Amino acid sequence: MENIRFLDTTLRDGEQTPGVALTKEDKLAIARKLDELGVHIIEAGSAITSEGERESIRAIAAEGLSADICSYCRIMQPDIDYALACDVDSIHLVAPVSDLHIRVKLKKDREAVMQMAIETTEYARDHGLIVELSGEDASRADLDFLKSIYQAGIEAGAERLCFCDTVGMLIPEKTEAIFKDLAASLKIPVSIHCHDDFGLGTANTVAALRAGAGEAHVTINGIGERAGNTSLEEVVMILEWLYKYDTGIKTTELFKTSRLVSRLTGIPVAPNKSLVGGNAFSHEAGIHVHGLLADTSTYEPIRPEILGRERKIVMGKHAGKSSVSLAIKEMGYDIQDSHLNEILKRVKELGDFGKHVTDADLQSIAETVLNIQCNSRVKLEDFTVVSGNRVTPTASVKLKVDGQEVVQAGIGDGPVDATIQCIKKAVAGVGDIQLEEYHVDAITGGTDALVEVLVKLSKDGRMITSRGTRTDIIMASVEAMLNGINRLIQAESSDRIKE
Ligand SMILES: CC(=O)SCCNC(=O)CCNC(=O)[C@H](O)C(C)(C)COP(=O)(O)OP(=O)(O)OC[C@H]1O[C@@H](n2cnc3c(N)ncnc32)[C@H](O)[C@@H]1OP(=O)(O)O
Ligand SMILES: CC(=O)C(=O)O
Repeated sequence: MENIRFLDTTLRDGEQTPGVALTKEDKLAIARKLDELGVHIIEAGSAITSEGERESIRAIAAEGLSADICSYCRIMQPDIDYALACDVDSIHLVAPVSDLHIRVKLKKDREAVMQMAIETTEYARDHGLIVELSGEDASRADLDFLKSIYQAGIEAGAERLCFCDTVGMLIPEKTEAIFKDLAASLKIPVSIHCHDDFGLGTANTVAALRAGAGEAHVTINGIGERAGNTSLEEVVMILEWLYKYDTGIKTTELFKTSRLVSRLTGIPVAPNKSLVGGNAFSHEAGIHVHGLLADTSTYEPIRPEILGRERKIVMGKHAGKSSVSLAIKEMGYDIQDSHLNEILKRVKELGDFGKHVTDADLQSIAETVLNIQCNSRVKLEDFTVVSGNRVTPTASVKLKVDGQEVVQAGIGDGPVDATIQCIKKAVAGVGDIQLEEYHVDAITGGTDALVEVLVKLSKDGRMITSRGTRTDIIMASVEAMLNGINRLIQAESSDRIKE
């Protein structure tokens, strides 16, 4: 493997994920981050799609990024004219190559497609564009026809070629054989563009790169049409760590990029997604935490910092003494073995009831067992929320903070958001408390279900999770927030006392 390049298509194929539509500002933010990561080519969109899409592509092309900015085009002159109007560096010029696509979709024959591919390649080259000529549905195409279209493309001026496994039908062995054949037959290396319909996108991409592909088409978090595309983070980390190949990608920015794309597209990352999933560096099992304390490589293939992440130890029914003792010590308490056994027993009891064990739960258990008093500095007096289809959700909250009454009102994206904004404003005097995560679960079915709200709050680098459980989602949110805020400020005071 040498000189591997990455074409990131988060902004084109990734945006084709059903339900995703990015604004110009969203696309610019993602493009800047991809450039910071060090991807070589950013496929910024399909210029033919709409005026808004063209404005976004134009804005990205005008950013002066190091990456080559590319637009998807069909083998049609209007698509190329629109790409030219966006001032892109290159086009991903896509010719359907399987007989299925040629006959059923285009209602043409191989000769016509060959002619269209040649003419549009020449047209784009004559207008100063770099052309990546791509075979759509190449994995179901006749390989000889595919090679002849690539050859004609090279003669017409294409500088890059691409093989699309459009509906994810490749397997690694077949990929390897095809790419060895292409490498032996063509003067320039072919790129690989895979879809994940059978979960083989990454495996096929890596197989192609090892067999001579020069460029991988990828997306952040593997988003894309249907089951998605090959994910950038997986290919990069596999090449770096399992094949010892230096990709040049800034891996410490991968996690932040993943979260940025998830937030802007509204597509959550599965907790168990490799490398960037919420649980990829979280540990609950006592045997694992015990091992990690001796050497993190016992239960982690790489250090989380390599991806710009942190390790998380989670409490629950699988916890052991090592993890409980670590968490309690981090909370600033000194404990003896007898206390530790009792705390662990209570943690497991909570777990057996099917409960998440939050930091606040653990702290409260520890305080009970160690017989420590916890005084809530922030107490709820009352709150009011107004919401409906014709009003802006508005909330007012009255709290007692260190015995002083504080009243705040505010608006939000919904009643819960409005209430949380008020609480944050009301406690601003005790410090800058950030809401990092908010999850809600209905514990029982029905509209009168018990609702569990889990929040993750941070203050000055310290993070805490807490829970509120009520039948009313707003009350559960208020409870989780106030519980967490009190625990955070109490943990800070314990630190001060220790110092
Ligand atoms: C595998 C992939 O990811 S391909 C990329 C998919 N991306 C997109 O579809 C981008 C967004 N698409 C759009 O905005 C619209 O579909 C447009 C503007 C491209 C076309 O819109 P319309 O003119 O209304 O056509 P429509 O969407 O109904 O059909 C697609 C047309 O493109 C043709 N076509 C499809 N792929 C190609 C191709 N690679 N080269 C040439 N023509 C193509 C189809 O045969 C069809 O032609 P027809 O209208 O003459 O039958
Ligand atoms: C072009 C493209 O995105 C595909 O064939 O999957």
